Amino acid sequence: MSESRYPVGIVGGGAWGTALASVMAQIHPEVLIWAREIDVVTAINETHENSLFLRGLKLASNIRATGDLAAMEACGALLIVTPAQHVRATLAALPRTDAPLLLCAKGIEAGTEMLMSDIAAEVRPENPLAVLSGPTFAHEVAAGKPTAITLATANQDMGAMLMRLIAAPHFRPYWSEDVTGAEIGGAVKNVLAIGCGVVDGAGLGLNARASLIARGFAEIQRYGLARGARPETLAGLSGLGDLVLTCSSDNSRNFSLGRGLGQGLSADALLADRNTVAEGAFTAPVLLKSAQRLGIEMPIVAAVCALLEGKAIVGDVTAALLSRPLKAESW
Ligand SMILES: NC(=O)c1ccc[n+]([C@@H]2O[C@H](COP(=O)([O-])OP(=O)(O)OC[C@H]3O[C@@H](n4cnc5c(N)ncnc54)[C@H](O)[C@@H]3O)[C@@H](O)[C@H]2O)c1
Ligand SMILES: O=P(O)(O)OC[C@H](O)CO
Repeated sequence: MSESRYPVGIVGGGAWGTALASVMAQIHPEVLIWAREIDVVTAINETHENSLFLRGLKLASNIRATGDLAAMEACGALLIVTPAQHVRATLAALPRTDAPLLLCAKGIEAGTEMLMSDIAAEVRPENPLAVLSGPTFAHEVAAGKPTAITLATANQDMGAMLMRLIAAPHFRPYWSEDVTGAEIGGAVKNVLAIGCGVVDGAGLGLNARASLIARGFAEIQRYGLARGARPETLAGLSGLGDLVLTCSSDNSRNFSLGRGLGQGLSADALLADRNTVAEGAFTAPVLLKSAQRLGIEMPIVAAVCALLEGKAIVGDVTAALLSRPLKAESW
């Protein structure tokens, strides 16, 4: 990694990019963040806040914001924190750099079924790649609450170097060489979190939620193994850990979208009403298509898709899930 003015740069000024900037500002002299919205750039530089995406947080004055992607050339490593469906275009627009790219979006690209690391390998073959994923609500990380996260990269030396670069007193990365596993856990749990929100919104009870988490985890395992993930990664922070977090709290945008669906509202209405991203809504259809192509059964994911598309109501999908053929409990 070359000597740079900013050891770490953040590409994406949403809630997660801002929270990560906040952690990095505790351990590095200066942090540069690129935001798409000029109002966000101005607010970070002038009033040290990002009230559009992370309200109530005073940001450190050593965080500088820019609206110019070319400025990210001055960063030694780049955390890529745009929503998954915009990662390709953002990576393509980055200036030429040899900086390692830490991919932080959780999703699968519509149309291509590609994971973020597949996209980055295609668009930025010259850059070392890593994935950062785990149970990390942005507002908690920004507030300094203890957090552990998976940093996945195939090369162990690169993993050790990147862990040293981002580890902070309350922010503890664990290295994994299983990039695919780390990405699949993070992408699929968003869809299952919508399902858990539906259970909550429709008042189906805590037994149903626990069953959805456990059988949803079986779907993560089936799909992950088919794509080459390791079972232990899927059972780790970036898989089971994040599944439990997002399936348990209305703080999750995916869970709260599901809760609205469970209350009988339409996905279109719910999504039109927010400026924040619920990645599961974009991942669900491409995930189902990918699973069908691979011959993997994902009935809970299929149920979430049907609800998102308005093709079924909660009572129908619940009855369909409960009346599937009886079978042994396994993956
Ligand atoms: N918020 C969290 O707690 C959290 C934690 C871990 C991972 N993530 C992941 O981080 C990613 C970013 O989520 P977030 O919570 O920071 O977003 P957010 O919902 O807070 O904000 C939306 C973001 O989308 C960006 N955006 C909208 N249109 C865009 C475009 N055309 N090109 C590039 N960017 C565009 C906006 O500028 C903004 O940064 C997601 O994949 C999410 O799953 C979020
Ligand atoms: O608010 P959500 O549902 O996007 O979840 C945020 C993070 O992914 C939690 O780890």
